[in-house]
Amino acid sequence: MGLKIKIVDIEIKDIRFPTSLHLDGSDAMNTDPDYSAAYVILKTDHPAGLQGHGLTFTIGRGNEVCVAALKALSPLVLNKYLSDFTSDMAGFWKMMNSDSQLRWLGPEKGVIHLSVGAMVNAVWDLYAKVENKPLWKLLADMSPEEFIACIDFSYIKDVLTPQEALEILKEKQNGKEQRIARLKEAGYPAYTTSAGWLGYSDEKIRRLCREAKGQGFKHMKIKVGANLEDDLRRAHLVREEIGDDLKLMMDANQKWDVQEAIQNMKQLAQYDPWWIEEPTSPDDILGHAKIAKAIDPIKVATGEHCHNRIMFKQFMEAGALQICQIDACRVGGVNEVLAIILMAAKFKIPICPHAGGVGLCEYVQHLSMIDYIAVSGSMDRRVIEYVDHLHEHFEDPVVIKQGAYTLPENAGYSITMKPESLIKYEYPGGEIWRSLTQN
Ligand SMILES: C[C@H](O)[C@@H](O)CC(=O)C(=O)O
Ligand SMILES: [Mg+2]
Repeated sequence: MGLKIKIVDIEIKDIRFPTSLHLDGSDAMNTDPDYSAAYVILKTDHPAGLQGHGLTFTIGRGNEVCVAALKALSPLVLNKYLSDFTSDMAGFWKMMNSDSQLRWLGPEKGVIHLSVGAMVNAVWDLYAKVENKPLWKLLADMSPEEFIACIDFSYIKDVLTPQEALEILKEKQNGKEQRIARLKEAGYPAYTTSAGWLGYSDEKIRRLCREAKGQGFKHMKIKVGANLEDDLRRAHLVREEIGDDLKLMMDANQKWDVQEAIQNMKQLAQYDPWWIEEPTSPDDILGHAKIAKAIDPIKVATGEHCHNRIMFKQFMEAGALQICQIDACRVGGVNEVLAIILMAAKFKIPICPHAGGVGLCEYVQHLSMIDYIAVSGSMDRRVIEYVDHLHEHFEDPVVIKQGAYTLPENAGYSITMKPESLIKYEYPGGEIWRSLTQN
C-alpha cells in the first residue's frame, strides 16, 4: 500500500427498517423484528474520498445501545492510519478488544462485541476498497502466512495452533484459481428463509414456496417453536409444495428446553428436516450436544447468537453443532470469523452462515466464498442463507441467480448503504419514522 491513509472522522448512525409491519423476519422468539443497523462510516483523507463502512445487526429497540458502544470504541480508530492496522491485523483486532475499561462490558460478547464487529468490518471494507478488491479477493490473494497473521489465536490454541491453521491453508493453496473459476461460473448455493417466517399465513407460505422453487432454490427453511401443532401443519404444507427432493431446514430460535426440543423434533422428523437450528438456549453447549445425540441423523445448527470463537470452539469440541452458522457481526468481525472457519475446517464441520437480517447476506457471501477458495476447499453440505429483504438499500447488493449467490466483483465488503437510505431510515428523525409516528 503506497498511500498513508488517515481516518479523519467517524460517523455513526441508527438505521431501522419497519419490517415488523408485515412480520418479515418474524420467528417464535422474535415476533416483531424491525431489521436495524448500528452503522459506522470511517471518513479518510484518501484523495478519492474512500470511506470504510460497517454495520452490526439488531432487530430494533436497543439499536441505540450499539450506537453508544460504537461511539465509545471510536477513539481506538480515529486519527489512526489504515496502515497502522493492516500492517498487523491480529494486533489491531486484539487492540479493539483489549481496552482496559471497555473490556469489562464483555469481554468479547454482547453489545460491545456486536459493535466491535461493525468497527472491525468497516476497517476491512476500507482496506479492500483501498486495494481495489472485493473482500474475498483481498483474503484470497494473501499467502497462508499473511492470512493467519490476521487472527488472534488467544484462548483457542488448545484446539487449533497457528501452525495447524497454516497447514490447513497451505494444503488448499493448490486449486484456488479453479475454485474461483467455479464460483464465477456457477456461484455459491443459497437457501431461502423468506418463505417461512412465523408470522406469515399458510397461503402466503404456499405461494412463496412455489415462487422459491421456481427461482431455483433447492433448500428452504421454516420457523418452528411457537406451537407444535402449527409446526406440524406448516411443515406438512411446505413439503406438499416443495416435494421430497428439496432440503427442508427448521429454526426454533431458542424456544425450547432441551427435552422439549428432543420430543418435538422426534415428531417433526417425519418431514425429514436436514437441520434444527437454535433448538435451545444459545449458551447451552452441553444441552445442544444432548439434543444432537438424541435426534441424529437430524443435524443441529447454531451460531447466530454464538458470541465468540471460544464458544464456537467448545460447541465443536463437544459435538454440539454439526452445522456452523457464522455471523459476520455477532462476533468481532472478519478476523474472528476467520478463526472460526479454520476451526470448522479442522473439525470438518460445514459452514452455512446466518444471514437473516439487514446487510448480512451482503457480508456473509464473502465469508463462505473465502472458506471455499482458501480454507475448506469444499461446497459439499454448504449453503448460504438468503432473505429477500432490503437489498435495494445497498450500493452493491447481492445477486442471486438460479438459487446461487454470484461472486461479488466490486471493491469492498459490499456493505455500503445508499446515502438516501441512510437519510430516510435514520431513527427516529428520518422521513419513514416520522411518517409512521404521525399515523
Ligand atoms: C429475527 C430474525 O429474522 C431471525 O429470525 C433470523 C434467523 O433466525 C435466521 O435467519 O436464521
Ligand atoms: Mg436462525
